Amino acid sequence: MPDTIHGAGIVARGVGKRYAGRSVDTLSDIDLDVPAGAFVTLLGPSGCGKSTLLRLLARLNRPTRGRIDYTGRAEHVPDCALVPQEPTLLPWKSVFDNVYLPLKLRGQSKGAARDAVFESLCATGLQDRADAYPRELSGGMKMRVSIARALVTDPDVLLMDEPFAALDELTRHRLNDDLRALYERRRPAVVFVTHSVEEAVFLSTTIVALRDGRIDWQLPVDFGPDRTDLRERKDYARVRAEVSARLRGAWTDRS
Ligand SMILES: Nc1ncnc2c1ncn2[C@@H]1O[C@H](COP(=O)(O)OP(=O)(O)OP(=O)(O)O)[C@@H](O)[C@H]1O
Repeated sequence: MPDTIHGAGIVARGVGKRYAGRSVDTLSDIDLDVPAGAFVTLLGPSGCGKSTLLRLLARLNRPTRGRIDYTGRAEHVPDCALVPQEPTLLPWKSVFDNVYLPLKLRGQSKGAARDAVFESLCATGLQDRADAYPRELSGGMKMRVSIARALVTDPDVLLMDEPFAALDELTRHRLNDDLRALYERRRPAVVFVTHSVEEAVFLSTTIVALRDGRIDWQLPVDFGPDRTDLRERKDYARVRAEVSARLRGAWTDRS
């Protein structure tokens, strides 16, 4: 069981987006539910609008039509954190100081933030690298710092834009395992963008496929919380094959 179950999710209704100067909508008629504690992955071809939707969900950009609401306990303002595709660390600051940054921006002193920063570093396997600088870290380690920085505020909603795209397969598997464990422990609502069917099936509770700016199909992924041996399982291979066929438009219920 997770230590914390966050009470917030996201509901998008009738969301559309047209960028200034463009003659077509990048997103149309998006109705999306991200319930509290869900892990939703957005899949789809390049240019179908995944990052645009993620930025709208992160409230970094406004929809042209429709609305996006954060759901949750009335007394609590839900908090979200975005992990971008590039780790975007400050090169002149140590790992500790990079992870401390969101708390610094909220006015917390370093002393008061110390426990939260160390907890986040431990959760991402960085407890021994607190004093290192970004230039001393591998790509996988830098991404861990970026995730630790997003987790340090213990967000209700974690939004991740292809965070592992630039990593080799072994590192990606390791980070997928760690992300699953972190998710089970903290249970934020997660929206994760990827091009990898394998990653989507391994991580998610729901896969949402976009095509030409619309939701094409959604698929619940019912593997439960313990996915340690999932990669060796036949049902994992079966769901991966189904998702690939659906993306190719080659799936029927009798496939
Ligand atoms: N700031 C912007 N201004 C104008 N057009 C934009 C802007 N951002 C994205 N677009 C356009 O919107 C469309 C969708 O882009 P988006 O990055 O959301 O797709 P994506 O599915 O995330 O693609 P990829 O998988 O390649 O990252 C593209 O045609 C892109 O050129």
